[in-house]
Amino acid sequence: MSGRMDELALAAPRLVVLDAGTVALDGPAEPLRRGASARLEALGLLPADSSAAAAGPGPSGGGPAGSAATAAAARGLPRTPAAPAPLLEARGLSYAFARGAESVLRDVRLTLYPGEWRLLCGDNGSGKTTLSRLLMGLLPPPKGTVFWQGRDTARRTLYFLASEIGYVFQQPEQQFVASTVWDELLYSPRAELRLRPQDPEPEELRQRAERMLAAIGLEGKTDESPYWLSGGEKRLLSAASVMICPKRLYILDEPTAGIDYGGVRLLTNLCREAVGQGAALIMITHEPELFEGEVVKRWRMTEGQLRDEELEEAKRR
Ligand SMILES: Nc1ncnc2c1ncn2[C@@H]1O[C@H](COP(=O)(O)OP(=O)(O)OP(=O)(O)O)[C@@H](O)[C@H]1O
Repeated sequence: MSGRMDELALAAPRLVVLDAGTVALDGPAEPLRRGASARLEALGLLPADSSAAAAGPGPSGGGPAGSAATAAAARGLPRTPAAPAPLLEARGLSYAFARGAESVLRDVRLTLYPGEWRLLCGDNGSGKTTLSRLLMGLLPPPKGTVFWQGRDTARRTLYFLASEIGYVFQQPEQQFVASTVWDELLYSPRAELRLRPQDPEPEELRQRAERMLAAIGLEGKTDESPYWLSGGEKRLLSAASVMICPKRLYILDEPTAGIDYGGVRLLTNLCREAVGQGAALIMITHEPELFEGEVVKRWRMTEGQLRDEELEEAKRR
């Protein structure tokens, strides 16, 4: 937040957020703040506490590296830069859709760190979407193969993983739930804030939504049905509707399919901003050349096996 005072009109009573990280309460708002601050913080509408800030923008507070650094600072010890802990790992992940069926994925190993942007490339049918769904928990990975912040995701609920990971589907229509562009964009943050239909959204959220609509060039179409949009506009809206909620990881399944060059630039801006704020990003694409100017690394999927192209290149040198 910049040097100004922002008011969060969460119906009544009101929260007044001062920029230097102070929260002032106007009237009998303590119960509201106690009840809603975690959700407001997760949406980036309140300054995060120090441990959460050290770990990046995601919703679940400080990771091991962040809390260790905070603890060291609290004890007056010099800060030593901690090695970043992986956000996501796959260790020997194989997968078949049915018992006895041929494996779609074979011994996939990967590591993803906070703030890392990966392109996942490969031929049609090579297993990219299947892998991304296993990573998100939309398909159940075998025990001991996928780890989120060091913990086996087989022990995590989809509800928890969805609070940490935003997934943009290959077909935008699979994702749309609202009857206008504006409501679509605000659907997830309103749900996370548990706002009732009659509750106005907080001013910060409204402003963020307006900024995102402008960023994807849809500011003039707030009242249109998402289904009336062009194919490229639908993709941009589905990406923005997920990326409006701060997450630790975003997975985008072929978001560039059918988008023109201008649309790709708008999408790239959204992704760059998310990564700049510390989120990791996995983008499935058949057009890696569109991201040549960005700080991205590539994984390549071939018949269910994953290769890290940068790692292989580094070994060759
Ligand atoms: N629900 C399913 N049941 C059985 N097989 C499936 C299912 N979903 C996908 N497959 C098969 O798994 C393989 C990998 O599919 P997947 O969709 O992961 O590939 P992809 O690399 O994402 O392809 P594309 O680039 O065409 O989107 C394909 O052979 C596909 O037919």
